[in-house]
Amino acid sequence: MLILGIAGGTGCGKTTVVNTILKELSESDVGVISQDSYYKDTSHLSYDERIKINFDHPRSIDFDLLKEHLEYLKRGLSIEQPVYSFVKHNRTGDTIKTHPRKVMIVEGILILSHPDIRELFDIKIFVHADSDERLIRRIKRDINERGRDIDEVLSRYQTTLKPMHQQFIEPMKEYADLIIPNNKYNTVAVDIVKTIINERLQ
Ligand SMILES: Nc1ncnc2c1ncn2[C@@H]1O[C@H](COP(=O)(O)OP(=O)(O)O)[C@@H](O)[C@H]1O
Ligand SMILES: O=c1ccn([C@@H]2O[C@H](COP(=O)(O)O)[C@@H](O)[C@H]2O)c(=O)[nH]1
Repeated sequence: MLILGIAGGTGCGKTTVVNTILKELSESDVGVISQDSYYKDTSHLSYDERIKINFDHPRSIDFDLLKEHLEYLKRGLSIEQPVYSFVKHNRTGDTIKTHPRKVMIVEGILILSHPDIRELFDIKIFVHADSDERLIRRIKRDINERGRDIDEVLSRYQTTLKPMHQQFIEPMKEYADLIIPNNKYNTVAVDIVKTIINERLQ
């Protein structure tokens, strides 16, 4: 099994890059694990308590479960990937059965920040977009898709997103084998990643 880790700040385009990679590949060959599925279960908290959580700090992620799941997949075993709701800020209680594939892609803002998880990746990729570009994308996406308003997005950006990005995400570039500049759609870089995957699939 080839495991690719794709990190980068919020709005840099990780999901878009992964979806573009997947387009011409067979679902039976390539699978995706999203770090978002591994936000800690916070069912014991009220909604008002949950919105105060710093979702950009590594402690918000259940890295133990993510590590266990990646190790299971490597051993050829299927996992139950939790489903996360950004609207409720919590796991939904549902899971998706994820089978091991020849290639597994793991994507998320903080996946390179955890040494044990980093160790499990054969190829580490960091997607870069400038912070103003990421903020613009985040505002549009969170309002259109995640039920937020402009004040909430901007206040979260100033209080947590920006400082956490500087502390835990940007420094992870150091560990990347490949950095994809993504201020504009980068078809060349995506094709290179596809070529690496296709070589493994032959
Ligand atoms: N290169 C790009 N140029 C312009 N918009 C982009 C680009 N990549 C992604 N987007 C848009 O930005 C938003 C955030 O992208 P997404 O892939 O969800 O980022 P991430 O998963 O890193 O948070 C989405 O609405 C997406 O369509
Ligand atoms: O309940 C939640 C959990 C996370 N977030 C925000 O999501 C982004 C990470 O997702 P990307 O798709 O990589 O942008 C992170 O910056 C958290 O702030 C949230 O809003 N609510």
